[in-house]
Amino acid sequence: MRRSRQRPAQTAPADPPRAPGAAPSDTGSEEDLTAPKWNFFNDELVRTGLWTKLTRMPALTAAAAGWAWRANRRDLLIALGASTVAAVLAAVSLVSVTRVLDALLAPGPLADRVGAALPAVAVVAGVAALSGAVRLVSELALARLGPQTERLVELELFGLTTRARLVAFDDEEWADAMYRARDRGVYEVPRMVTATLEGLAGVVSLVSLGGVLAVLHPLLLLLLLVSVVPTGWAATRAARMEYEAQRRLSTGRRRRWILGDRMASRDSAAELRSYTMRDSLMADYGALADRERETMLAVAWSQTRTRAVGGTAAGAATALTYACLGTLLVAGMMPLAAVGTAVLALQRTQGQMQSLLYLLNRVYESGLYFADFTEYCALARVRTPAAPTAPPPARLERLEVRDAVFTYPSGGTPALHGVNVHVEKGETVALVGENGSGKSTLARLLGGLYEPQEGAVTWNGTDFTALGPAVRERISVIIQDHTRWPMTARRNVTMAQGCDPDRLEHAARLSGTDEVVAELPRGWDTLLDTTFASGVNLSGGQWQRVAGARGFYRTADLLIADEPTSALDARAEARFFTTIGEHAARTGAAVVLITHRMASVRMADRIYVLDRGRVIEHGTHAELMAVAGRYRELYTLQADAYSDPGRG
Ligand SMILES: Nc1ncnc2c1ncn2[C@@H]1O[C@H](COP(=O)(O)OP(=O)(O)OP(=O)(O)O)[C@@H](O)[C@H]1O
Repeated sequence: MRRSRQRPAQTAPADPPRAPGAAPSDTGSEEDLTAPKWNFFNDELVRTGLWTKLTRMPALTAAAAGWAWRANRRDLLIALGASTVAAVLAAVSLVSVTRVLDALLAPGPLADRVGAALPAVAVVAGVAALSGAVRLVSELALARLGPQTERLVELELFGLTTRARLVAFDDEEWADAMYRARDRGVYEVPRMVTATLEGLAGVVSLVSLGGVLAVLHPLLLLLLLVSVVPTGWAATRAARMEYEAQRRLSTGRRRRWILGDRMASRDSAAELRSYTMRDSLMADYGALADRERETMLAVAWSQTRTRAVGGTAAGAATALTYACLGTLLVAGMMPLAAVGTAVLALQRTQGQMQSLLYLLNRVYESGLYFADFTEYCALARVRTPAAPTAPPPARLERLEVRDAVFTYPSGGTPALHGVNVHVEKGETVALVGENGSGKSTLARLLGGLYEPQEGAVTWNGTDFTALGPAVRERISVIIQDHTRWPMTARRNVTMAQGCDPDRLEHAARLSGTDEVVAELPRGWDTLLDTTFASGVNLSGGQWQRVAGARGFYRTADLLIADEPTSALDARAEARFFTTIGEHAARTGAAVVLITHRMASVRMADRIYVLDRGRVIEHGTHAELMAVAGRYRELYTLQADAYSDPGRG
């Protein structure tokens, strides 16, 4: 049931009418689309006033300067130096303007006055040219810093992400933080850096202009403040309206983005067409886009009203300023030339103050997403495996899982309860069991990809946690949901290990990839990704052969094959199981095999049968068939399916 609640008029445009016969829209209720987790920062933006923003500036400035320093210290120093020079030049220019006015307004013939003003005019012109050059240098340094910071930040993000433990990817908090950091965080850090440096330049320039005004008359500083307050108020209020709108729209935008992605992606293109989902998706997309358009139009209208009020008040304040200047002039408290300079300085300072307010908002907004990024980095660091405390592992003699308990971060019942298995050098061990019994989870423990919360996994008696990631270099895993890397066929097999032609040929033969590559237009150099001009696509079974070759190519003491033949044809499957033994004999590697094809595990040295995360039986095929247990049941079921019913 939908709860009724009050909503601001501009945020609740009615959903557009549906085309007759169109499927019900799946755009989500207003409540769904304002789910708090996507509004994390926008909420904070709306709550925060100018003072809080100001007090956070030092920390944000230091952080921004830190990133800029790491990205390129020379560009940072140039940007800071150029801003300081520009500020000094602005003050010099104003002082020279006073001199020009002084000379022009002095008594005497016009030609003499112009002649007297010329040196100061030359200074004004020279300073203007120099300021232009300095501004260019500063802009170049800032423009260079942006991409350099972005590169640094992205490398930091992916560096930490790829080092984190695999189990982190099953953790909702981490996945959520990664989405936010990747989606906005990495792009906001460079924005924050440039906005901070521009803001610093603005502050320096403001101080120098303020100095000139104070020298002319201290009252001018007060007048300046009075004249910028209304525009500052309007700018902050308009920005806040924008943030509120972003907050309301953020989830809808994300959903629209996901829908757009599905409509444009190759992966979903076939299903979209076969289930004739086009109209329904277009209707969903249109409804979300309409909601966003209505909201943004309403915001634009409110912002214009606010700016009009601010502009009127600013006009009144400016009139007041000029009235004061006139009074000072009439009362003889300021000479005419100084009044002229003051008008110029006030105009420049007002412009400067307004851009500073804008920059303050920008730095603050980017700073929040920056906090998102740093929060993610902290989470990722916590999830990075500790440095190894034991020497690198020697050749495998015995791999053992002792009393292992493993629960996924999402909680619930453990995927493995008190599991004990072992694999000896050169052995073939099979893991069997029904769907969800824990085979793949156990394979990941054996492969050093997950760590048990209780119990231990040891390599020749040393705990995996003490060995660190080095142990994974001795293990090769053919993963059930293998990755289709958008790379050449060769790199899809050799991965990051360099190409050894003999090993490549051996791995291709064992897995049947040789037959796949023989058909490819550029052989091993063919790109396996059709989204690029020269790329080709493989069938599911062909991809599985490539994944098998990947496992065989790696020089390892242990080969873990998790459902390596699920997509293979009967001939390729038979060949795979024959050759896996050949591979083990040739390399001396132990093999852990997970498969639902019971006939393929008969030759294993030991078979473990899993059920709901526990090992319920283990032994050789003959031993397990001798007892009326789960293994015999599963084996007989499959064998019966192949037997001739006429003979029964
Ligand atoms: N990423 C995950 N997060 C939470 N639970 C998971 C995750 N992966 C698996 N599980 C749960 O852990 C249990 C064991 O899953 P596992 O994939 O190890 O089973 P399996 O025996 O390999 O199954 P299958 O034969 O279907 O491949 C299941 O209950 C499953 O729902």
